[in-house]
Amino acid sequence: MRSDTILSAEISMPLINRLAVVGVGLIGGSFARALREAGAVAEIVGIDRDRENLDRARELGIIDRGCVDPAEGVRGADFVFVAVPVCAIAAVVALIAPHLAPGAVVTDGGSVKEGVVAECEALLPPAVSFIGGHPIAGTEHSGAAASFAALYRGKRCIVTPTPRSDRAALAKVVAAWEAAGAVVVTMDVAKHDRVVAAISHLPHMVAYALVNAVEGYRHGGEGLLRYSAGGFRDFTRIASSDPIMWRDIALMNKGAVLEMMDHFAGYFGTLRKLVAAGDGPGLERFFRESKESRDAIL
Ligand SMILES: NC(=O)c1ccc[n+]([C@@H]2O[C@H](COP(=O)([O-])OP(=O)(O)OC[C@H]3O[C@@H](n4cnc5c(N)ncnc54)[C@H](O)[C@@H]3O)[C@@H](O)[C@H]2O)c1
Ligand SMILES: O=C(O)C(=O)C[C@]1(C(=O)O)C=C[C@@H](O)C=C1
Repeated sequence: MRSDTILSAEISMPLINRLAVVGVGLIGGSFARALREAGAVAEIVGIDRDRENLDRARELGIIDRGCVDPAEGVRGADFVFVAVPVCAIAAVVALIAPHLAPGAVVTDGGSVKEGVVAECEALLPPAVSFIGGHPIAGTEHSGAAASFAALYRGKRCIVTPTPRSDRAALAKVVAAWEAAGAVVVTMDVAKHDRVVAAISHLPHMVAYALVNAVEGYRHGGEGLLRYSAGGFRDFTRIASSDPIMWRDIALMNKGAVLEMMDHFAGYFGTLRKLVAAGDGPGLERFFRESKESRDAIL
């Protein structure tokens, strides 16, 4: 989205006086680093249930101070970024809701939006706004030490306003992501969940299943994975991602993920038939179509 029109009149610098980041991992830590680097924030408080991770975030200068208690950590914050696994987001928002300053803006970085946004909007008092967000950027690594300021640079961030969204809060969230270097697009929550089921959740399901399938295959002898080279490693990098994060995504986006898995199974079935039939022209057509589509996104 070109958000200049929303932003021009309403945003002054620093954009955020006190940023509270709940979950100072890859996504929360990178957001904090990027905003600090952009000069868009005066003070950053990190909140995380993992004390060692908080200490590391402090040592690395990602946060100014750390706190394990979310209620205490968000006091006085004008902007709260919740970056915990998706099934934990609403529980965090419920905990912090009574302690937020009037006018505070709460947003998240979760990979699923429809359920999260509906729950969080309902939990907050009228003087506090929730705006859902999701940066389409990441790595297979977790924790504060894995975060880096450039993670969002030039990457899309999907922001999902609803009819209940406050215009000024939306503008502030858009401005924060732009300060972090992201290209913001807005999308309806349900569309978001279907889009990411296709371009992110399905590939992770396939990668996790592929690694287990090859590891569990016994006809070529045990430990086949040690022979893997570029193809297998490139394809399955994302199967090294955090199991808790992906458990939660599969649970929260069940409908769209199942739809995509079934859709994929249809294509895999077609390919299987072509292999079984020894259909050379059919196989070539199948691979050519795929190569053309893949080449076009490079
Ligand atoms: N990793 C990615 O590539 C990626 C990309 C985009 C969005 N996301 C989303 O961002 C969110 C965070 O993912 P991440 O990769 O930064 O994970 P992460 O594991 O690197 O960081 C999450 C942090 O949250 C803390 N935490 C977990 N539950 C908590 C709770 N209830 N209260 C307080 N702290 C808690 C953990 O200790 C951890 O430090 C998830 O919702 C994920 O779906 C991840
Ligand atoms: O590059 C990676 O490691 C990622 O998996 C990042 C990735 C994805 O592209 O699927 C993973 C989950 C997100 O919600 C957004 C981005």
